Amino acid sequence: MEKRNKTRVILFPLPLQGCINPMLQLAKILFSRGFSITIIHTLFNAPKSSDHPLFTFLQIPDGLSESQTQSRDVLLQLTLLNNNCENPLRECLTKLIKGSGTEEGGEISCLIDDSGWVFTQSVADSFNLPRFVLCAYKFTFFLRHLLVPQLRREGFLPFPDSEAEDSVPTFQPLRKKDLARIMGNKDQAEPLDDYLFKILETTKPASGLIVMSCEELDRDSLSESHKVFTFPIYPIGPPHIHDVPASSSSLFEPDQSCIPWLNTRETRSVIYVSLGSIVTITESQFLEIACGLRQTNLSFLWVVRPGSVQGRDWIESLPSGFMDGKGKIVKWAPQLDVLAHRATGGFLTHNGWNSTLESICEGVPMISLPFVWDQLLNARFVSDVWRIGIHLEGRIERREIERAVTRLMVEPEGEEIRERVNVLRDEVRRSVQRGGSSSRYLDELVDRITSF
Ligand SMILES: Cc1cn([C@H]2C[C@H](O)[C@@H](COP(=O)(O)OP(=O)(O)O[C@H]3O[C@H](CO)[C@@H](O)[C@H](O)[C@H]3O)O2)c(=O)[nH]c1=O
Ligand SMILES: C[C@@H](CO)CCNc1ncnc2nc[nH]c12
Repeated sequence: MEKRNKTRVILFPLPLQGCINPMLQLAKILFSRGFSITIIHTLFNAPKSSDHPLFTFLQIPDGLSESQTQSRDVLLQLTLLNNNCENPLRECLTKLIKGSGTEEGGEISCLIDDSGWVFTQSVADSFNLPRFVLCAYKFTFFLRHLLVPQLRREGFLPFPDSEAEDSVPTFQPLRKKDLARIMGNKDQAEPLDDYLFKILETTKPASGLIVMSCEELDRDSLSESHKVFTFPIYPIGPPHIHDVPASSSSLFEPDQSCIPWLNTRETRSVIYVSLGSIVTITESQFLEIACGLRQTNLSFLWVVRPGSVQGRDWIESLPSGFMDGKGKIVKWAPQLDVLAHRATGGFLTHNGWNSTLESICEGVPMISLPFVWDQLLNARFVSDVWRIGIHLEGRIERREIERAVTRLMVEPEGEEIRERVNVLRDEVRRSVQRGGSSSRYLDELVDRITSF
């Protein structure tokens, strides 16, 4: 068949920063392989189209009210988005398909969307469009979190306090207290289990799963995937180190003054602190972190998003003169550049999967302060399996923070951790190079998309 136009791929990211970044990175990779790219996105957390002039952006309404966009309840937001976006997506696809094959159009080959969208499989089916699911989690989490409803039915909760530190055989290396946090409180149980059940049922009929992890990091769970899924799985991560031109997908403007500030610091002397794009903390937790950092007497670069300290606008509760030349606080950082900077010696992180991958790829050892969801699993891998970081065990107390930062940045223990993360960095980086596992899976994915 003669193809005058490039094959077009349609991507529909879940509107969370942690899901937009890997999806747009995938778009850049596919574009570099010759595909045309159309991004369908919601008004809520709309990506900046001007950052990606070579892609077509189409916005659909999402029906979220002002207060719903401000909500801290991610599960509620995702539920509303899933309820509201089905018809808008259908209408958008109808128009796109009508225009396909024309001059501007190009044949549409498939839809790639996020595992968190649960209505898209049936929409894609109705257009006879193959659907690929993007998994922005570590694959261990993806596979196991779908078992949460079953674990709940089998009576995992409650358990006696004395068992809190025990490991969970079916969700290794999680501890019982971690899994309890993931399973949520009584009010969250039903909506969460409904949602997870839908994710499982609407992922199974997909044409394949694109995983933002690699064999080096996820070997065990990948080899078990056939027990749950019959379609091919493409672990092509980490997405940001493929050989494509860099451009940001940040929803906020990164504060570029971080880099000249880092330039003035000694090599590996700065602890970078960020809890990602969703986590919020109480004012007293904020002050404990602040005092802990300050007491180390080391330099720190800290991302505090406006609104992320509950009940406050920003950092007005810090005592005046607090930084004393040692610290810098920004609203949003150019994180990849910060982690790659020679002055950055450690990362106090919530262990979102993107941040965890980015830290590994730059050989930056971590201090783990997970709050919710997959962060709890990523943190266990960091501290217990790969041993490339120190786990705070949720203790947001100044002395604990001071102690952990000092262990990582100053003591010999930190040196050993750094050596291990550098070994892992090299292995992971090899996976995207020619002949590496992620590179081969990507070739397979490209062939598959081309074949439709
Ligand atoms: C705060 C901040 C973040 N970033 C970038 C770094 C990462 O690529 C991205 C944040 O992604 P993550 O580190 O995965 O964290 P987060 O936004 O919380 O992501 C959500 O989605 C992730 C992927 O599903 C999950 O693993 C997390 O648990 C979930 O909370 O934003 C910046 O570039 N600058 C910043 O200042
Ligand atoms: C019960 C909630 C936990 O906050 C699950 C909803 N799902 C999610 N929660 C948090 N970050 C996410 N990134 C992608 N999906 C996410």
